[in-house]
Amino acid sequence: MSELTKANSNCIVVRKVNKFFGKKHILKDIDLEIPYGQIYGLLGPSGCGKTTIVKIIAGILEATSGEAYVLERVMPQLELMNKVGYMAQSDALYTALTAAENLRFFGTIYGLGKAEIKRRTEEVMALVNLTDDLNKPVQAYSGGMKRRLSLAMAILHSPPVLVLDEPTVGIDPLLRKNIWAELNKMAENGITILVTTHVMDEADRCHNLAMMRNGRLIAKGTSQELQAQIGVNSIEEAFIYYGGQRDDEG
Ligand SMILES: Nc1ncnc2c1ncn2[C@@H]1O[C@H](COP(=O)(O)OP(=O)(O)OP(=O)(O)O)[C@@H](O)[C@H]1O
Repeated sequence: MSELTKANSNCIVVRKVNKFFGKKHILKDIDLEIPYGQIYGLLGPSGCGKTTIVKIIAGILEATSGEAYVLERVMPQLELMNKVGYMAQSDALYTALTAAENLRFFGTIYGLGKAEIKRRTEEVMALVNLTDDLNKPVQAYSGGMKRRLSLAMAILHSPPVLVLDEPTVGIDPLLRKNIWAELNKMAENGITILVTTHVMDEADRCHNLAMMRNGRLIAKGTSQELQAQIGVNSIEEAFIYYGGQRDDEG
């Protein structure tokens, strides 16, 4: 069985992860299990630690204690860098280069051949609706266009795992819909997708969600389950409830 279709196992596992920045305790005993082929959403108020945990999962940051496993290997793992497509919250692009040059550069780093880079460049730029801007320098892109190019770069090498930190900020609703249709297609093909979002209709599109607050995971389940647990009728109300002021933690 391929690593993309392993039954009854998890693609991403986080065990008792804690993270300190100096004396600040940012992540507190995070446990997470994400099965293969799921779109898993991470929600929570600004500053609760979403970016920090996804960076640890993507192998960009190290946990202070605890472990993160991706594809059954402990992170960070140099060999897995090719297998995890990571889209950061701030765009990591060479602005003096064109989009095509950025994609060629990253494609080469990912080990793709010339023909493959060309084929995938056409596919991913069509997906994010940037085909006509392929040869424009990135410094002439708008914020939303840069976001879309960042997403194109994260999926260029068809990684089995995608970690997307607020991927659709600054992207208009129609394109957002197309991107989500593509993420769904990827998940159906066994790709595992972890996404942070503040957009409630996106949260509703995830197979499973985890709610974070103050560095802790305080609730997990489907959108319906999270709503039912507290007797509300929308994920927005659940977000406000779980992200709210209940002072029951340290
Ligand atoms: N390198 C760092 N050094 C010190 N503190 C940091 C560092 N990175 C993040 N933090 C702090 O950790 C906390 C969590 O930040 P993080 O970016 O993970 O939150 P977030 O939930 O992703 O927020 P947002 O939704 O606004 O992106 C914040 O208080 C932030 O200031």
